[in-house]
Amino acid sequence: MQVGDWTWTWWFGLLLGAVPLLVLAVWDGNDAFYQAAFALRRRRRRQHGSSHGKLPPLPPGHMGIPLLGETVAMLWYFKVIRCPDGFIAAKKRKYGEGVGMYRTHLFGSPTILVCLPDVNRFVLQSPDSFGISWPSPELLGLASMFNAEGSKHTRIRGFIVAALSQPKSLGNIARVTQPRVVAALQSWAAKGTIVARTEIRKVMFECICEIFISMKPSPLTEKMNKWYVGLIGGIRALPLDLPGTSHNHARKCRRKLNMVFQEELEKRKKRANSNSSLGGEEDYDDLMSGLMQMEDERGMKLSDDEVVDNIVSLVLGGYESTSSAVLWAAYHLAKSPDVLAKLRDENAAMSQDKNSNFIDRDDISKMKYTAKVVEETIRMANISPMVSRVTRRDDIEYGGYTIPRGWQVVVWLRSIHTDEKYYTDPLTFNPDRWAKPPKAGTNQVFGAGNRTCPGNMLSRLNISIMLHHLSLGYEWELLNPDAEVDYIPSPMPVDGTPMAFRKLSTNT
Ligand code: HEM
Repeated sequence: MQVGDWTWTWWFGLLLGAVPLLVLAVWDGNDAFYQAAFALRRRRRRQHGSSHGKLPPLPPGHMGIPLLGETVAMLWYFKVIRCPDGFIAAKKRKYGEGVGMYRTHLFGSPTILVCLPDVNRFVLQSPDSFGISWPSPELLGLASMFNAEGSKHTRIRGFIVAALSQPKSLGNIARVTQPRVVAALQSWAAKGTIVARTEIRKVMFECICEIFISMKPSPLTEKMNKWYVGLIGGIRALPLDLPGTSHNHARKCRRKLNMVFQEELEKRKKRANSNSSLGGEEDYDDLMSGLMQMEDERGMKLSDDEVVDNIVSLVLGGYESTSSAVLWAAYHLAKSPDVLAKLRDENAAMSQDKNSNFIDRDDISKMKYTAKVVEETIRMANISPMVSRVTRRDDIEYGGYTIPRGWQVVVWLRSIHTDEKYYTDPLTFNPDRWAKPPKAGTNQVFGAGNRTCPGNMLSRLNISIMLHHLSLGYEWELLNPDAEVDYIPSPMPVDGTPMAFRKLSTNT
């Protein structure tokens, strides 16, 4: 054998031995690093005789590769194989289903992922232990409820919940939105073919502008619609403030929106001053005026910045989520003719009783089947598939494990709503399942705890109104019924859901 042959053999042997070792080191190194850091913390705590005693271990799981953690694996499930429940299912298989919490590393942070009803509730209902942490808080409004914590959050939330649920605002919704919905549906039928996502967004935005700020459709509201789309695109994007990034664009959009609402606020204040000097009444009857006028028990009002930041954020919270829900309702109904027929019967009977196609809040509360369709749509749509928190003050112990201080906690709401333990045949659209209430704690579509969605009644109302007019007067057909679904940031058919749309031939 010549020297050259030996060299090759040597290199080959090294490669055979070293590459797997390197792969192993990269794969397990990150996990070992976090385990070691945690073990050190436990030891230190024991040495200092902490009153909390010995810390339980980290939840089972794996921290993935350095820096990226398991983000790529998660994106692979969501974006490549389009199986969003596969990521959690793999963890449940590997580490045990009953654990309900797993360690991982997602979106640049060490993370505990929680996915059982009780564990989710524990996290969402312990605001003192788990705080809020958005990648770009300024996009949600620094003075808005989304970013506020503790007593500040309680105070602002009190204002918003009261403004949203006062009969003056909620009761008027059906009245102000229906003409807009009816006009939109007529225009869709005139077109014959529509891209449902675009059209639904447009009409829902018009409705929300009307309800929240009494703004009629105009070139300005069209621009605002585009700014909101830009803002939404940046909320979960990498917070890189460089020209051309989604984050940078979203910041510009937020600034423009704040300016529009600031001007509106100034205009209203001037008008209110001149009205009161003339002994007149406030002439707006919408959410913004509710927020401007309301006082807490000490007689304090929200500051101008708080009003503006919150109203911009409320439109943000309400607009995209309700539009998605309406789109999914139309999508499932197109695929479930029996459900649509029952929905149509109930809504037609209501209109006949009233001798009018326009309904009000009380009528909606009487339509039991419609309510089931709404609940089933929201469950299946999983519009907020997950919410996140961060452990603030201390390590948190729960269920025999430790959630370390400073770690991100991702509450995987979606996995509850697609689990057959809680919902039989969970991926089938079946409104009748709501004939019985779901098991306690297994419906978390609007969250749980002190940040439960304050817009839940409003969105149910808006969806019901859309369903009433859709089912009464129209029929539609998906042009691409097998379109793939994008699951990030929230589930949506990739093609915007083109559909053939026409007036019902039986309509009188
Ligand atoms: C089907 C429609 C909707 C769904 C599925 C939904 C879902 C959620 C979820 C899961 C949360 C909890 C987030 C957390 O715990 O961190 C939430 C919070 C929130 N939602 Fe909604 N939402 C919907 C409609 C709306 C509407 C119409 C509005 C506006 C009126 C709205 C405004 C908000 C706000 C402001 C928060 C933050 C509450 C707080 O931090 O205290 N949402 N939503």
